Amino acid sequence: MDPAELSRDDAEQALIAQRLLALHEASPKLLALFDNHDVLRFANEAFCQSFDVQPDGCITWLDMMRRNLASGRGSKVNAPEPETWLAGAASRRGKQPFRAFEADLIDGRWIWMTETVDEQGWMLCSASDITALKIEGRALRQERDRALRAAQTDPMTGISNRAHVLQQMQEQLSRVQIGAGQLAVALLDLDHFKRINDTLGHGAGDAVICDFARQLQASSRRVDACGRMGGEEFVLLLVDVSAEQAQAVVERLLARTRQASPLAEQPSLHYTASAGLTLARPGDTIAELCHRADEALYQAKAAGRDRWQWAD
Ligand SMILES: Nc1nc2c(ncn2[C@@H]2O[C@H](COP(=O)(O)OP(=O)(O)OP(=O)(O)O)[C@@H](O)[C@H]2O)c(=O)[nH]1
Repeated sequence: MDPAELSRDDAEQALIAQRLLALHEASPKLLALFDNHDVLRFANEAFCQSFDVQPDGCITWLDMMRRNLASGRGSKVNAPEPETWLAGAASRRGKQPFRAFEADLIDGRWIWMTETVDEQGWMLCSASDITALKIEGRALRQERDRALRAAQTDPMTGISNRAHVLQQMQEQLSRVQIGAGQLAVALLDLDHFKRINDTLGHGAGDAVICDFARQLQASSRRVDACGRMGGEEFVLLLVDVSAEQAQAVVERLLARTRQASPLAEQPSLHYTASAGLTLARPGDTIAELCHRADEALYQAKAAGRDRWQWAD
């Protein structure tokens, strides 16, 4: 291609980008772009107004939602426990290339939100005001969305349940099979948890489980996934990481857990967790992957707990 043509092409691209940006900025639609770390990188005026936010290059979606909760702006949270609601919303967010749903805002508006995620994990959010559109059927649609969410969510902690996290494991495993990605799996189990139940009661045990779910959620990026497998066993899926990176994430998680003080009325109570780690191999099934992680977890427990262990 001759250089003159190339620069014409570049100028055309720049013009389109500029126009697109200006039109997005002026649009009454709520438009926002989040990067692969879920940091808000662009938001138009309509989005900034609705969610009381500015893309300052460091605010994440979770920060934005927490700020909204505190100031009574943004999305309506129809749950008694906002942190559990947030954990649930975070565990469903950005897990598919595209999704769309109806949502209500605190100011009374209804929006139709679409989320489009690219291969690198960047997400375009685009929402239209549908307050004036057909109201009939809205309750039914909400009911259907609630049922869908409930089918994917662990009710106590708000994070993904076993079925949802296994579904995500299968999706990531399919990427590994075709050489399109890497996957590290950490199976985690709270240590001597029975003692907490036995000495402080089931309610305290539940609070510890919820605390660990928060620590786990805080350790996973939007492209990752985490969930409660059952009881006091959890799983963390780390996408496109090296063994060293996966190990570092789990190490930090175990360190944070060690320092946590989950019971306000019992600040001296601390707890620990153990982890079994493995990397997915092409040809792995979910059962094989979980079995390896489980064996490694068993070794971590046998070696004294409060530690991680790689599968052989
Ligand atoms: N409070 C509470 N306890 C639970 C829940 N699910 C399972 N448990 C309890 O978790 C305990 C798990 O005990 P064990 O499997 O013996 O394990 P552990 O005491 O953590 O010991 P190690 O795993 O060997 O470190 C059992 O007493 C279960 O009843 C729950 O949702 N809430």
